[in-house]
Amino acid sequence: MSDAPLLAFYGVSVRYPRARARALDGVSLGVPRGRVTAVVGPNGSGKSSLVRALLGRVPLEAGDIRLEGASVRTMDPRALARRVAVVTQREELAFPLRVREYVALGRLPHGTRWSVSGAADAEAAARAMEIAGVGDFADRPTDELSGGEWQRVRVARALAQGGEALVLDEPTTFLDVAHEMALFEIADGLARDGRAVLLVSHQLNLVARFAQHMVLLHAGRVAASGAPADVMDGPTLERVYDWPLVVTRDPATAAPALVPLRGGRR
Ligand SMILES: Nc1ncnc2c1ncn2[C@@H]1O[C@H](COP(=O)(O)OP(=O)(O)OP(=O)(O)O)[C@@H](O)[C@H]1O
Repeated sequence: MSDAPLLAFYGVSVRYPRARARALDGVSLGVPRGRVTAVVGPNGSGKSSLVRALLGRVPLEAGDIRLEGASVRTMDPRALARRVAVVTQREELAFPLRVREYVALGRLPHGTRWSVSGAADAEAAARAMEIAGVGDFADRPTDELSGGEWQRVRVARALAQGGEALVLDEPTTFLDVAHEMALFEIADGLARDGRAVLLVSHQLNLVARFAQHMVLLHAGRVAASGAPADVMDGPTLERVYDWPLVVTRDPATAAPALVPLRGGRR
């Protein structure tokens, strides 16, 4: 498996209109095939801004984002969507769809027109619903789903979209422990199949178990980057999160595990 990043952020800086500080300040990270790359960090550290920058929803002040060497800024959005599927942190539909209709939207970038009618598209959508475990409510309207069900349906849409890279921005928000584990296992399975997975998450302990590479953001900059064993460093995490904590070993898996202590600020 090649280590050359499929998707790469090079010195990316982002400043929102009217914001005093940059949301991202010279962030570089690679997302190679065959591994889960996780971005972690406190609220407001810039994680979602990386995803917004990838999607072109916020302009880059400096730097570039490249897919196999080609700047995504000059790519046709449909061509990008055929290769990179993204689940953003939030999404509201203007009007409800049936779950199976919404998941089928993931196939739109692959069609020649704004239609998804091919047997291969239907098969990809059905398979994605099965993997994401949303088949039981395939005929329900999206506006009647619980928060966790909607989250899983959005993951199913991204799986239906396929492509070489999957970007998930806090995909386990709203998920119970079983569905959270299932989601991490889906990410792990995709990476084992050779896909490039970029996962934004607050679940440091699960990230430490499932990701091969972690990037810790702090105030728009990379505070630490490397294997989970290196990034899960107590003093570094305590400084970045500004909360007393210890890093121990998970007794079941021996992965590094963060235990927050009582008595922090507030
Ligand atoms: N549209 C915007 N206009 C101005 N500032 C913004 C905007 N969106 C985000 N920011 C600011 O940019 C910084 C980074 O935000 P971002 O959403 O990338 O953080 P995050 O790490 O994803 O946070 P969280 O963990 O809370 O989701 C924050 O200070 C945030 O307040």
